[in-house]
Amino acid sequence: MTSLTSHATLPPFPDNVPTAPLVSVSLAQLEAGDKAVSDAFFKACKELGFFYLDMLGSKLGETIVSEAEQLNKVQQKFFSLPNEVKDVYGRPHLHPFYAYRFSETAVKDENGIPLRGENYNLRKDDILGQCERLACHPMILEHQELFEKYAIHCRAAIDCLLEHLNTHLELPPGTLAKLHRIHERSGDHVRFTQSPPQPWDDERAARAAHTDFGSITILFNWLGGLQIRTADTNKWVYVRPVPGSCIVNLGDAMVKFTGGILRSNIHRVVPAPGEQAGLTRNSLVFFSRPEDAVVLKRLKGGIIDAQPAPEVPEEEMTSDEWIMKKGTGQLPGIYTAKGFEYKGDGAREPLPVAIKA
Ligand SMILES: O=C(O)CCC(=O)C(=O)O
Ligand SMILES: [Fe+2]
Repeated sequence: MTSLTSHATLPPFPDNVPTAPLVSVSLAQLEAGDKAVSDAFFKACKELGFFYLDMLGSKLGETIVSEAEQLNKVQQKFFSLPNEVKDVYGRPHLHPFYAYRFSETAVKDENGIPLRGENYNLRKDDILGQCERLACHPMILEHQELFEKYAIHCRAAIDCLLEHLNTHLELPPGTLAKLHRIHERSGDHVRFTQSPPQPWDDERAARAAHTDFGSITILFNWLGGLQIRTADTNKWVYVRPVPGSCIVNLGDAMVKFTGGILRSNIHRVVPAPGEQAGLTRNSLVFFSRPEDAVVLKRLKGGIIDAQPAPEVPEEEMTSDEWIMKKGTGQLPGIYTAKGFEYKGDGAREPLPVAIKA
């Protein structure tokens, strides 16, 4: 079933680099309500905030894997378009956040033009026809059905995870689901990303460190390069791509909702290690966020009530305000288990974060 994926067509991830101890959680077993798997899932959400979601053996999971492979081809085709064509759909003139964006790297093509690190955010409400659609490249419209299915399927997997979290947090049934209704406006989006091969750069690596600011992220990547900083050692370690699994991580909203029970772990993308280093790297991300109107604050009920009160009360914002501020660099800093921190990775100045690598 792993032939569902194209990982084997690429050079292997090396065996001699330190990797993150992510547990693997079976979506099929979560769907079936397996208690031991659900417990392992909750433990991973509290301790690391990152895990592999094994999609194999789940009809929904395998469908998502196959759609992710198809979308990976679409993104490669999109990024191969001339820069001036992509720029039409760019930030900030199209939209401050849901648009194409690039940064120039130090690497140049044969004509001396700097190669771009690029991403393209496509919001769920555009994909599902729930708002006036932002202009997008015709190639995106050609694959409308694929995008629609992908958004609906990722959301179905996320809803399953939210339901398990709701149970473990002992919240009234449907509490988290009601904050994440697919047909309400929210900042959920599909992100295409591409980066050219480039040499290691300490400053770039430090700048890339971030936490995701939404609820739950579903990530597919094909080459290494993603790293997380583990809490016990404070060291950066790679996350090995696993064919047939996606990488799932929790975002800041889940930390806020649970008064710090759940973890939104800091991570970054650096050049792929070993033999993979010479290749262009793509990843495909589905970000889920609370509905736009939801105020990001601690929920009442269940085991959350036993959490200590925060030392410094946090400013309350709606999900939409939080996303737009974080996404456009107006809230520099990272969100950790201790709350919002202005120093990341030893940097003395506030990190000019916010737009993720
Ligand atoms: O490209 C990756 O592997 C991770 C991307 C990521 O962390 C993000 O876009 O927030
Ligand atoms: Fe991220």
